[in-house]
Amino acid sequence: MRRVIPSRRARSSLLRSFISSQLSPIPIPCHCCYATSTLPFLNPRLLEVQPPINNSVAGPSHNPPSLAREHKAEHALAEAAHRLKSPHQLRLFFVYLLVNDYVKSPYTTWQTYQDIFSQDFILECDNINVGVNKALHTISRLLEEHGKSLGMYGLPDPNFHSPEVEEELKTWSSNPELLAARAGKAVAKLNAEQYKIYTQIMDAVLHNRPLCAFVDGKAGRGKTFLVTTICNKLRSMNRIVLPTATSGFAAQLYPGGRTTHSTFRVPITNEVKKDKKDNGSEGFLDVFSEDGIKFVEVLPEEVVDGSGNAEEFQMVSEDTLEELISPIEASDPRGS
Ligand SMILES: Nc1ncnc2c1ncn2[C@@H]1O[C@H](COP(=O)(O)OP(=O)(O)OP(=O)(O)O)[C@@H](O)[C@H]1O
Repeated sequence: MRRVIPSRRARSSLLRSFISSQLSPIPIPCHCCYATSTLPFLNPRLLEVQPPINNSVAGPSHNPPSLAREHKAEHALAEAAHRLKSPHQLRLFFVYLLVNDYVKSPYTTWQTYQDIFSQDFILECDNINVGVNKALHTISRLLEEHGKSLGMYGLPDPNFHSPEVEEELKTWSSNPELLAARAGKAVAKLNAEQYKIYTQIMDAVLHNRPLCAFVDGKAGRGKTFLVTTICNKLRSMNRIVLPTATSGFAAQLYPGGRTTHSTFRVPITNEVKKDKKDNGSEGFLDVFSEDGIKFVEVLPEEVVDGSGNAEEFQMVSEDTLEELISPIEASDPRGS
């Protein structure tokens, strides 16, 4: 018999429908009924001891479960992991066991089953840490319906990071020792001027003090060296640094550097103006603006003429800079 091999698109849609059929939760009328709706899936002997829910009890420690009941909870969860159709159902079941004081060591049980409880979120976000934290958040909301909290069961609070933040942390977390060693070596080489700037910036970061610093210097004075040292040091401490530049070429000078507009998703409205430079020759001023933020680049004539993608910067005449910066200063809430 000829076997029909589905097209790539058909295969991925098969996979999608398979995953959604595995994950689709069964309808549950209300939170009071959810526990009983899961029971027919399970071996009834595992859950035959069911004390009434006592919402006035402030946690499991007031009503220590018997050894038999501890084992029942463990066995029931193990069986539920096999039989229940979705992580959503498993989370509901876990909450049911918690509020009925079946689980002797909620934290250990959470650690054992956290990947299974979080599978739908992990698939959705493509990130284990975000997925696990979303599952914890959901469990916390379910516990709240019973007047309980994660803390009452010694469970950790969700530590939410956006997928972008997680991605950034993951990029640099593999070898903090190497980053710290690089930063340490570079710090030992900093000259007095560089070291002063380094300590000011590090001090502000470590004390959570906002700082807007403008580091200037002639070509080759060590600005890139200094910024790279700061990036390495902060990343070795699991801090996030987003080095950006208005051109891709300049962004490449920094580890993990990206363009400003792509990093901050700045919609670009381009107005190209003619500008007289100090030396009297004409350049073209490229202004990207959004919400009072202006990114300024002076492009050489051939770029504007469409003859190339040269990433050259040229000096903006002082008059032009003044004209661009003054509206920004006026709208700066810090008044600086
Ligand atoms: N404190 C330092 N110790 C040793 N080498 C240094 C130090 N500071 C800078 N350098 C080296 O000097 C050279 C120029 O430094 P860097 O590229 O950081 O200057 P820059 O100010 O960023 O230059 P440009 O403005 O042209 O981009 C690089 O090779 C850098 O490694």
